[in-house]
Amino acid sequence: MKGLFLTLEGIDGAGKSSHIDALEALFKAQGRAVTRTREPGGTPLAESLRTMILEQPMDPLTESLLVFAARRDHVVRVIDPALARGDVVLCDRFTDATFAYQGAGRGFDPAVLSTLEAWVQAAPQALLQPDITLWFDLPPETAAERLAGARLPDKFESQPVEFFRRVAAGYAARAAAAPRFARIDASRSREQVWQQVEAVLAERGLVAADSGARA
Ligand SMILES: Nc1ncnc2c1ncn2[C@@H]1O[C@H](COP(=O)(O)OP(=O)(O)O)[C@@H](O)[C@H]1O
Ligand SMILES: Cc1cn([C@H]2C[C@H](O)[C@@H](COP(=O)(O)OP(=O)(O)O)O2)c(=O)[nH]c1=O
Repeated sequence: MKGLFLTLEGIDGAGKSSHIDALEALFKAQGRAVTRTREPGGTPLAESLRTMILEQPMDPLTESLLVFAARRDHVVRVIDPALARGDVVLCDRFTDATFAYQGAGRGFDPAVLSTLEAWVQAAPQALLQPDITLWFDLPPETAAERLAGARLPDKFESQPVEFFRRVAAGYAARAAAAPRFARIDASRSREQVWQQVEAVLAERGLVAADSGARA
């Protein structure tokens, strides 16, 4: 069976992580093997880099290089082998986050990011890209309200709302350019958000329409 590469994207607090368990259950109920992972991270080396990226201040080029170094290790050791086995790879963030956070958020040159993307995601036929990207779209003010008190903010989560406006605009621009993006209105209730996720997967023929899993 052909592997399926699914990524979840959105600003911090958009509600991505709240639906990963249900996504895993949904695909498993269809008889699929699931590899669940995240970025930055997903391998011991990449998780070490994640700690540095999320805890230490650094200039945007350093940050971009570390994010892509982590991604390279992750692609080679986890994502490529899982897709070759035919797994569904559920990945909490991937390169769209780099264009949104380092590019749009921090103002780093997207042309350099595209070059790094080409090196890191080089594949025999074409660039490795997600088959579908669930984009949890939520106004930054609402995300900030949801996050207030929910968890200790990391380096990015403690950025002002203007930063997340730029990140959100970065995601919107990426989504407009790539049909693999499926926009989810993340301002709705958890149940309504999950219904949109299920509907989009069914519309794209990635799960049976009557799969029945619930968040
Ligand atoms: N649809 C929703 N409505 C209200 N609150 C939500 C909703 N989805 C998630 N939350 C809450 O918002 C916060 C951020 O959700 P989370 O899934 O951790 O976001 P992300 O992984 O995108 O950063 C959590 O406290 C979570 O319980
Ligand atoms: C993948 C990636 C994440 N990030 C940022 C976005 C998030 O603020 C942070 C970690 O993402 P995330 O795992 O969503 O955080 P949490 O576990 O706290 O929900 O890393 C980048 O800046 N660039 C990237 O390429």
